[in-house]
Amino acid sequence: AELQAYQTLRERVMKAELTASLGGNLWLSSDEEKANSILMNAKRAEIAEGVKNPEKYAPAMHFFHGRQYARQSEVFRIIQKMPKGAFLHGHNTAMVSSKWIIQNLTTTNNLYTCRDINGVLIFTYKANDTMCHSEEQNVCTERINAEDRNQYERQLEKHINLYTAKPETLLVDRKKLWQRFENIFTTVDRLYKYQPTYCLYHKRLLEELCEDNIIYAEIRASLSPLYDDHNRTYSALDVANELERITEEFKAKHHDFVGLKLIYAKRNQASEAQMAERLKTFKQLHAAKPNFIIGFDMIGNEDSGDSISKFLNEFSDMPSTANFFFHAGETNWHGRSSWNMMDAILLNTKRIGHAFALPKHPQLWSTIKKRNIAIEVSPLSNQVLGYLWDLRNHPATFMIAENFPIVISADDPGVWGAKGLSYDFYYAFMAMAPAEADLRFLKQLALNSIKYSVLTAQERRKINRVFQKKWREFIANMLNPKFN
Ligand SMILES: O=c1[nH]cnc2c1ncn2[C@@H]1O[C@H](CO)[C@@H](O)[C@H]1O
Repeated sequence: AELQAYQTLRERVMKAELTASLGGNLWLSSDEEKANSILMNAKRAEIAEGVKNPEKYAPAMHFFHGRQYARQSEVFRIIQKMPKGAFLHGHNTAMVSSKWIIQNLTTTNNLYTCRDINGVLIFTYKANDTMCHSEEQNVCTERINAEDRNQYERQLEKHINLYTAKPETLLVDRKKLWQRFENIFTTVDRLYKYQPTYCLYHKRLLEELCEDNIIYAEIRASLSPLYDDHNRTYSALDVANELERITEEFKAKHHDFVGLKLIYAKRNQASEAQMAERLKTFKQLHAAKPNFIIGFDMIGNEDSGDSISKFLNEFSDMPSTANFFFHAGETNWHGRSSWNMMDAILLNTKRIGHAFALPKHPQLWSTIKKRNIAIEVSPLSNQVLGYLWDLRNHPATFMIAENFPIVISADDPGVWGAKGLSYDFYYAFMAMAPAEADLRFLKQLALNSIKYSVLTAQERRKINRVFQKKWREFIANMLNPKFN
């Protein structure tokens, strides 16, 4: 009898934890329950297999080692088909698959490569580009002359993807890793600043979102000037207009796509005067397009960049209709850059990018919950950029257990061979959530992404309607034996 009481208590504790965790008190319909058992059978089988063969268990591996196994996973395939709602933390220039870029954006005959002063490969459309410190090579000619066209393209792709077969070597020097990461943006800078290429790139960006069952996105973009063949330069507002036009054209063809909005994102290394200038530009952009350019953020390595607190003056008079979406606490430090989370909150940020250091700052927890400040968690980004090795140790395990307002995002999926949100959702579900977490957890993540989006009442009605429809289809498909 004593043993039985012990067992009862045990079960009660476990159940209490699961109920208090993210998605724990979501109610499932009977069809959803049936779909849930299919999902959970796959999940349990995968975990059991992983315990036997940990060397093939993706959730406990670095993504570069694990992704081949993730792709074969039944759970992953279900997640791919699942409607995931909104993509809320991504950098436009790093969101499209590197492979697609090489195959589709480097085939025009006026494209060249060269090396810049640091030896970084640069794409350029200009003959005698002043950035070049080596001879320019015509990409088309090189491709034709290559013995193996695929091999040539794989070689090019290496310059815009962080992949390495030995990711452990990246962790030795995180500063160097960030340098490699930033070099990618240098490599593609001039390629994307050519207006026709910029447009093709962003069309593809929307397609990749749709292919991953995402219906809405808020992306970070710097809106740097573009150029074209007619000597026209595009101002930040012109660039925003291009993006808006591309989005509208896309929506006309994809009726279920709800939209795209922009967060104006600028480097976190600047003088106060430079930052004041950026805020001024932001305010003009926001005044011109209040429902499209919705907020401001700072980007770049937080540990080496300037802190939010350096710019308190500059950040002091945000228009009431605009929001901050600060990156903060993307660091392994306790103190130093992790205080950015405090400043982001004091400045009334709408959401926080990463907040990787959040468990270290108990004073911030209650405010985040009370004010519903969503944390944008990007598991694979944190792993690939070297903040941790094993995603089962991700600090968001704490946020999940405590049901913090979190969303899962993907940051820069194109740069590490992910696509959309599915890989990050898979790792969140398999590595970060409790083993017992089920469809409620995944559905709650999708619902959170919608809840913490910045939408008008009308847009909100549409996104709810589309999401519910897609969710019903997803469940019906799962229960249909032909689903595979
Ligand atoms: O995780 C991140 N934290 C901070 N900045 C980032 C992250 N991912 C990308 N970028 C920044 O976005 C720019 C491209 O638009 C990159 O130059 C990089 O600095």
